[in-house]
Amino acid sequence: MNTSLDATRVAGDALPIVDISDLCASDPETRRAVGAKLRAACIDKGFFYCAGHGIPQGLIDAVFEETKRFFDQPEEAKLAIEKSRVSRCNRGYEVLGGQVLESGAPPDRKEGYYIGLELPEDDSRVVAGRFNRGPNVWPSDLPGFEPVMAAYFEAMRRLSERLMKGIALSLDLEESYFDTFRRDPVATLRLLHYPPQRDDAEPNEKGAGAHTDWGALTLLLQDGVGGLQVLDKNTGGWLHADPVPGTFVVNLGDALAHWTNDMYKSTLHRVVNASGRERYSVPYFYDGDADYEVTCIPTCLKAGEKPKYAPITVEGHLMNMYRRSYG
Ligand SMILES: O=C(O)CCC(=O)C(=O)O
Ligand SMILES: [Fe+2]
Repeated sequence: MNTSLDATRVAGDALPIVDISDLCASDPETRRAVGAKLRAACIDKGFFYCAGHGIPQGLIDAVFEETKRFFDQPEEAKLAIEKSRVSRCNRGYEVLGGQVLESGAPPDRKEGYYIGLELPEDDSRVVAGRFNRGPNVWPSDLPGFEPVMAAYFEAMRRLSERLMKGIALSLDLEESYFDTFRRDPVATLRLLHYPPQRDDAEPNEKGAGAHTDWGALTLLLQDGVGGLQVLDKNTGGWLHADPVPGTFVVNLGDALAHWTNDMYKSTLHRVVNASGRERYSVPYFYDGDADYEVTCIPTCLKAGEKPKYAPITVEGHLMNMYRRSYG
């Protein structure tokens, strides 16, 4: 892997655009045709631009407005809801440099805010101390924030479910194949703010260090600034995933690589904000039912191949990866 922070700017076809609107078609063959396009994208890099997603532009604009409003607050207002102090389930504000996504690299030059499924303290999953289960923490002075984020969180769950049906079709499985995975999904919405890269930064400092995502799918909204880079396994270089208006960047996480024995890729990516401007992005991580055990799908094993990954529950993998990046 090339560790320089430069990336190759490639023609727009490096990451395909997949229009998923036909996943809602009544004709099964029309839905399968989308599956075939998803398959090609998932085998290649596991990264694609998703068009035809049906999320209203008004909601997307509101998410960015509230995100900027949140990070623009004075430091004290953000620190008042700093996640390690106010939450036992990883909700609230994360300070600049609070995470190390690439082990051995300097802390990520980003600040964040975490939102998950809203569960009261007396919910049995919360009482049992399950990972990432509990109440959200909301900023007190931003009245529009909670309703916008709650609506967006729900819209992302529905879009993820539609995509998981498409992924099932792409693997020649029944559309219902991942229904048990979708039963009680763990999911996280992250608001991210990347200040510009510094000239005097420690070597190898980045907005987000190179990492793979841990769950099944990530649905990423990015603003127009750019900075997301995706590893090109053929050259070892990095490709720019430039913003494409009206689309999400969708990428596969580790669960899909484990299910498919690496036929579908969970590809390393990172963020370098060399623009000189503030960058905002909003990834939604769809991780699936905590108790679901991810094992190799038998039809994904080629002749003579053995499963590369030991079976692990969604919660087990998330906890391992969380410990790795937060110590
Ligand atoms: O901000 C981005 O563009 C990507 C963020 C990311 O990869 C992550 O949070 O896992
Ligand atoms: Fe990521």
